[in-house]
Amino acid sequence: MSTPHIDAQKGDFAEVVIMPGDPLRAKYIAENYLKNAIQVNTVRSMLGFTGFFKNKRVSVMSHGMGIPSSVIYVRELISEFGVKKIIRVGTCGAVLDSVNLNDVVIGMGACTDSRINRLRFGNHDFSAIADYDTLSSLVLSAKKMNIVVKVGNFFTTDSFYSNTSELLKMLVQYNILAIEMETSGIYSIAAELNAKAVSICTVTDHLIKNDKLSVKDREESCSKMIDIALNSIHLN
Ligand SMILES: O=P(O)(O)O[C@H]1O[C@H](CO)[C@@H](O)[C@H]1O
Ligand SMILES: O=c1cc[nH]c(=O)[nH]1
Repeated sequence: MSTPHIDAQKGDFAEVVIMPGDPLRAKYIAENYLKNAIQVNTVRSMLGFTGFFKNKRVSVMSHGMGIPSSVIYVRELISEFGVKKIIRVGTCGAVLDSVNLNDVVIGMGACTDSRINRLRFGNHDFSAIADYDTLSSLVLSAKKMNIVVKVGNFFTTDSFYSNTSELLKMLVQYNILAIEMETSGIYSIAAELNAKAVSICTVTDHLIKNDKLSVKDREESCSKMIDIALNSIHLN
C-alpha cells in the first residue's frame, strides 16, 4: 500500500506523527526518545520511524522544507495511513524584540505568501489555524515542565532568502511570532482531511537582532520542544 513517497504498510504509522523538516532530526528523535523504534520509510531519505514514548505508540517522520514538500507527506500520512494528528517540530526565525533565540513558540495561526491554500480553497483566503485541543495540550505539557512557551501568529514563507527590511517591519507591526516555511500549508491540508495539526518551533534565528544559533546549537536547542511535543500526546 505504498504511495509515491512513502513505502510503508497500513498500520506502520501511529495515529500521532511528530514531524520535523529535517530527516536527521527525525532519526535523532527516534534514536534518543522512542523505545523499540522501527524505520518505516526511507523513500527520498525522508526518514520515518514508529516506536513508543512512555508506552504510547507514536511515529516521527520528516516532511522536508517548504509547503509543497510538507503537504505531500501530510496528505499521504492522513489519507493513506490513517494518521489523525500531526505535530510539526520545527525551527524558525523571529522578528519581535520580546522573542529570543532558543524560545519555544506555537503557531495559533499562520499567514503566508504562498498561493497553495488559495489554489485549494477556491481562490479565497483560508484562515490557517491550529487544532485547539492539540495546542492546549502542548501548552499544558510545557507548563508541567516549567518551560515558557509563546503562542501566536506565524508567517509561512515560500522564500527563505527574501527577508527585505519592508517585510520584516510589517511582520513586527502585525506581531508575528515566527517565520518558517510549512505551517500554513499543514494547517489547511489537515483541515481539508479532517485531521489535527499544530506547529511548535524553536527560535534559531533572530532576523532583526541579526543573531543565529550555530548548526550544533540548533540540534541541542530543539530538545525542549521535542520534550513538550512528546509529553503532550499523553494529555489528550
Ligand atoms: O527546521 P525545519 O523544521 O526544517 O523548519 C525550518 O527550517 C527550514 C529552513 O531552513 C524550513 O523547513 C523552515 O520551516
Ligand atoms: O524558515 C526559517 C527557519 C529558520 N529561520 C528562519 O529565518 N526562517
